[in-house]
Amino acid sequence: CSDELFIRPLSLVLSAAVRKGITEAVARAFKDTRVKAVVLCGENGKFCGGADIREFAKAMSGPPLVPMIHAIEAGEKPVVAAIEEMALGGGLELALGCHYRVAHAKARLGLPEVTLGLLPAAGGTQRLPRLTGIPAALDLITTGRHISAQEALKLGIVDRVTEGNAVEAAVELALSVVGRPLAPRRLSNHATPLPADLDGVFEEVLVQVKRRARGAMAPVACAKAVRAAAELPYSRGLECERELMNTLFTSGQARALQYCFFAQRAAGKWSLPNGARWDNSRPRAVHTAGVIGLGTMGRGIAVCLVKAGISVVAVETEEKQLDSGRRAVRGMLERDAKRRGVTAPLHMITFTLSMQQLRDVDLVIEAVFEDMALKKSVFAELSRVCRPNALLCTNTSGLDVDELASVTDRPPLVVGMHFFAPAHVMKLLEVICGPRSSPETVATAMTLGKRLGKVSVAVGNCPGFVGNRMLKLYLDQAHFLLEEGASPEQVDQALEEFGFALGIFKVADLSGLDIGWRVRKAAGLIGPDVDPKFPSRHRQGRRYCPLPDLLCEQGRLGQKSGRGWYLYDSAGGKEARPDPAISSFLQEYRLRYGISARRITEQEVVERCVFVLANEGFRILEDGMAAAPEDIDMVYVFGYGWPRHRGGPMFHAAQVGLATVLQRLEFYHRQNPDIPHLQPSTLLRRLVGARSPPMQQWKQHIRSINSQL
Ligand SMILES: CCCCCCCCCCCCC/C=C/C(=O)SCCNC(=O)CCNC(=O)[C@H](O)C(C)(C)COP(=O)(O)OP(=O)(O)OC[C@H]1O[C@@H](n2cnc3c(N)ncnc32)[C@H](O)[C@@H]1OP(=O)(O)O
Repeated sequence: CSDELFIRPLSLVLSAAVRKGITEAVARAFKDTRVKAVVLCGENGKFCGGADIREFAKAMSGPPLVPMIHAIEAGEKPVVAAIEEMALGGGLELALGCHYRVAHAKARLGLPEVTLGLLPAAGGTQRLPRLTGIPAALDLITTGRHISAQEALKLGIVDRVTEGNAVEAAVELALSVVGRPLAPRRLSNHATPLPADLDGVFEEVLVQVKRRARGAMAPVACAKAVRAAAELPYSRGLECERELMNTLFTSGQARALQYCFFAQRAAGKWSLPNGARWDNSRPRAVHTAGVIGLGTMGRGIAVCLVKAGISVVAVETEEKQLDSGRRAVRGMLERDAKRRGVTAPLHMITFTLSMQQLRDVDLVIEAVFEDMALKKSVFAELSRVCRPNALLCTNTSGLDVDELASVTDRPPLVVGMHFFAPAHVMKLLEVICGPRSSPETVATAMTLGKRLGKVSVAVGNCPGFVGNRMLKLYLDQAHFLLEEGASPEQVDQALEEFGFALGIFKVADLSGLDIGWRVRKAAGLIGPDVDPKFPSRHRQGRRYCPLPDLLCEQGRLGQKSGRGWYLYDSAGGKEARPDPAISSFLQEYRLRYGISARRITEQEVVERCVFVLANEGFRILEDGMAAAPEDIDMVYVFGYGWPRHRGGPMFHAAQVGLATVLQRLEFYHRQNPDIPHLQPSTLLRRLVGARSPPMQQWKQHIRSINSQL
């Protein structure tokens, strides 16, 4: 056309073909004397989701991104980016290479490369600080957070925000700037505005990034690259950016984080043995939901539902609990609304003592105390009260969902929805598919989870499901290590060095030691036949560690009682301090049982705790309780504080090498023949026998696929 040329990338991401298309079209436009300005926009109303992550695993082909962006910036005709929906990663870097940027009001912008173990290596770490200054650039690049168009406008990242058509607004802007000098619009020409206390700003950021993701390389590299923008001319800064990227690009951490990106999306694509799948099963619409029980879990679940726009009827049995639940839920909704500058949607939730109020809801989530008899009575009552087609969901952390379904008049409409505390914060939702849960029920629970902002993973109905079934064994190893000579702080430190946000004993104190105590009692591991003075270290045919029970008997229940594996300033205190009393308690215990303490290395702590998780993961795959190793990994990453840059227990086992994992488990099992879970699983042995095939092929080595999903 006569005055402007539209260049349309072909897809969401900057694949080799898209880069080729842009490079050639820009060159043509710059040469064509009829063209006065260029507008760059995306297809289907989406500007760009960044580089094609799948290409990172292959040999690079097509025109590279960096020279492509430089050519645009160096051009003698104004180029305007029309940002609709998103400009992320390489997409925002491309926009920063343009001379002007117009964004739609609903667009999101960001440099999320750090979440993939990388940095914005198409000049982003050098152009952004020159535009926004150091603190804002550090924030965006080291966190990878997405920002709104309005925030981008405030920071100067975009020149204009429109509620209307962004492409039309960009064309208008492009035509209005024809003939104006372009040099001031080239960000690589700008000097970086420096804060007064440059060193202080970087020191603070390094402390923050190390706290947020212990042991992660990318956030530190991001900060270093931004520092180069503060201290070096653009071209040398770019070299620094490239060197840092080279180190990250080939690191195991980048591979793990990119694996997580795809595994998270793969988890949503569930399938059942009867052929029902995510793409052939229609979820029910959910407009109203009931929540039964307003303890910690019920409160968080109610908040999630309301925030997702679902009307809630919250039920408690007694006035006192109802009142405190009402106050807590309202408080959470009000604080959230205040933070977001909106009105709290308090009108969307009603509180009642009457189950009858649930008669019209589309779905109920029961969140009462973890007790089968109690849950059964609730489900039987729900059967009587609710509409015949209402879904009945249980928030259980390990009970048999099918047993609960059996007391209802509608087993196909019963499903487990296992939330993690605090339920309005934690991202994981295990959806437990009972043998009789219908495809429509599973689809509704999975879709509802997504609507609540959760990563929903479909799992089978076995004790503890996936997450807690594995957790139990991880915790067992930690307890055994205490018996053998370790201290709680030594175990925690090793696990935190590995990357866990919190060590297992700190987590146990936080959750409350009485939770496990109750579970062990219910499992018949603790009872009147246990000698209180000399409790047995062998129960139900295997090694058993009575240490946590002994602590509970002393009233050491964790943070809430001010004492657990650690000491706290007061009941409810947060600061964990090593307790000399625990050290003496462990010494006495070992003496009583004739255990001579030995030196335990960090390597042993990590290997025993982490390999036992993967070993059980293999058993879960063999039992058909999870569809794929990716699902198990996402349960651990999103529900159990597993360090994302290590991909998940199954990915980690593959990275370490399955043969090594097998050999180390054999070694520890030889040392501890009474711990059956250290015995390598059949699937692990078979995979090693098949020369450790890639994860996608693991399922082919399960002798008979016995999916319970
Ligand atoms: C020694 C070697 C040295 C090498 C040195 C190398 C130098 C190289 C220089 C190159 C510099 C590159 C710098 C730039 C890097 C990047 O840009 S990295 C990517 C940054 N972008 C992102 O992280 C965005 C990721 N995507 C998203 O956040 C979301 O997908 C979305 C874009 C916001 C869309 O969300 P939604 O609508 O909810 O859809 P999804 O379900 O999430 O996605 C739909 C499908 O698209 C796939 N996909 C999305 N983004 C990408 C991507 N960037 N690459 C590949 N594929 C992507 C996603 O997987 C979905 O597909 P399925 O999984 O098949 O469903």
